[in-house]
Amino acid sequence: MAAQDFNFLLATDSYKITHYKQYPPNVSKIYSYFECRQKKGSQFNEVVFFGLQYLLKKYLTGPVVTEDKIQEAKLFYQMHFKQAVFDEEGWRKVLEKHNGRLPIRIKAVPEGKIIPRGNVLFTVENTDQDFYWLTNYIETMLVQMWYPITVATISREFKKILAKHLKATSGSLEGLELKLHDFGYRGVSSQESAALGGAAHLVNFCGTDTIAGVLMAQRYYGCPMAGFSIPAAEHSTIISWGKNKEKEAFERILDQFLSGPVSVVSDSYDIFNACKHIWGDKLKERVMERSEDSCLVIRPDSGDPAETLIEVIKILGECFGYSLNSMGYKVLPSYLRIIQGDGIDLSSVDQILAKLSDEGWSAENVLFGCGSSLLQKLNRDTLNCAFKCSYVETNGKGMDVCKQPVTDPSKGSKRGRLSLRRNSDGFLETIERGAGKPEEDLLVTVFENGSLLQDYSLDEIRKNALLQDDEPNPNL
Ligand SMILES: O=C1OCCC/C1=C\Nc1ccccc1
Repeated sequence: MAAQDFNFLLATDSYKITHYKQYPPNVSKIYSYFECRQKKGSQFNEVVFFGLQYLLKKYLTGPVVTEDKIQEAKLFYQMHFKQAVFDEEGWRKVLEKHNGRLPIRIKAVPEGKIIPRGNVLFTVENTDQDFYWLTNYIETMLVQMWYPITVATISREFKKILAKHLKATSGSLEGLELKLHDFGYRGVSSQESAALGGAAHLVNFCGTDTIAGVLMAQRYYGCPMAGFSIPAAEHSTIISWGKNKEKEAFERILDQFLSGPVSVVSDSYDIFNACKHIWGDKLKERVMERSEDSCLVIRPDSGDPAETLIEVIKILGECFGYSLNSMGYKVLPSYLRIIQGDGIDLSSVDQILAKLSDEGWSAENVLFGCGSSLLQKLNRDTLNCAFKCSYVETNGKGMDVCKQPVTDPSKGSKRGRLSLRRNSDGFLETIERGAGKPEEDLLVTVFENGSLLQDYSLDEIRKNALLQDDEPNPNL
């Protein structure tokens, strides 16, 4: 649950404090929804729904309204607006009538589900007519779900590209879950972003250095160990030996990690020299004595990623040889692999793998690390995440509502009560105007009146998010 000093009454946009005064008289229900609006020409046609469960567990369940928080908020807003706009009575009624629990219902897509852009992902409504103003009050924190949804979606787009090349150059998807390692912990804006983004990546993969994401999966998604890593060098552990002792640094690392894979960043001075004369000559025996499950992973970390990788893999092929796999592509000996963690984004990873296969090399030889492009180089507009009111009840009468800006039709919103169903052609579609059949609705009530009604495990979420032709990894 939220930290002691977290005050739910202060966790919204200032203007929302004034909205209870603006709704029509006798309004009794505000019903709103969240979607990733469809955008013509967008690179992303479908999204991974992920992250809401964390937010519900941490910020919305239980008695989130207390007398102390009301007092604190009353004082704050008096100073913030320099007038009395805060609805003290409204909040006290939540306390008295619902013991501080939110009279709200949230219906959502099960986490991990893959949903085409432009479909409803969750709906929010007040369950007690006195609290119509609460629905859009929580928009602010609910829309922050744009982040885990966008990271999970981008991570899955990486997986599609990696699967394509792995299938084409090796005939199998073996090891796909380990092909993209999260290097992004330092590149995000906060510990919470690292946790949410790190966990979002783990929906699709199980290689990560973002420990916060693994902890999030443990604490909020029932997964004891969602991600794995291996011993690895960084530049400091190489250059601390001095410029003329790179071989000694490398040798020390091999000695310290005799069993299990180990990754050694090798571009501190000259990656090509390191591959040819240190790994491929002075330490060649030490490398060759390692087994497949104790492979050496060489990490370039500079230069044009594709050119550097090609040059490195050619040198390693010359020094250590290679075999041809069933698809006729070259594979380095199983004790040797390469990890490219610099300059990786959705387009460069596709180009790199295309260039490798053009030169006859299998995607089995390389794995990738990704930092900011995975966890930070994105925003709410990447998937056009929006939250809009679509239905209201006033004087006991329901009315479908929507916005349709003449200045931008693409910002038009859905109208009426919404449901999500799979149509007779097998495609997901959103039914508007309350025309959906309850038994067909794929939206699930996940939160009601302060209680969490569904608790998805990461295992379940991973299954929902699998690529079309990917099978669940039994030892995941
Ligand atoms: O080389 C590696 O092999 C696989 C294990 C992780 C790893 C490097 N980690 C890393 C993290 C944050 C920034 C840069 C690298």
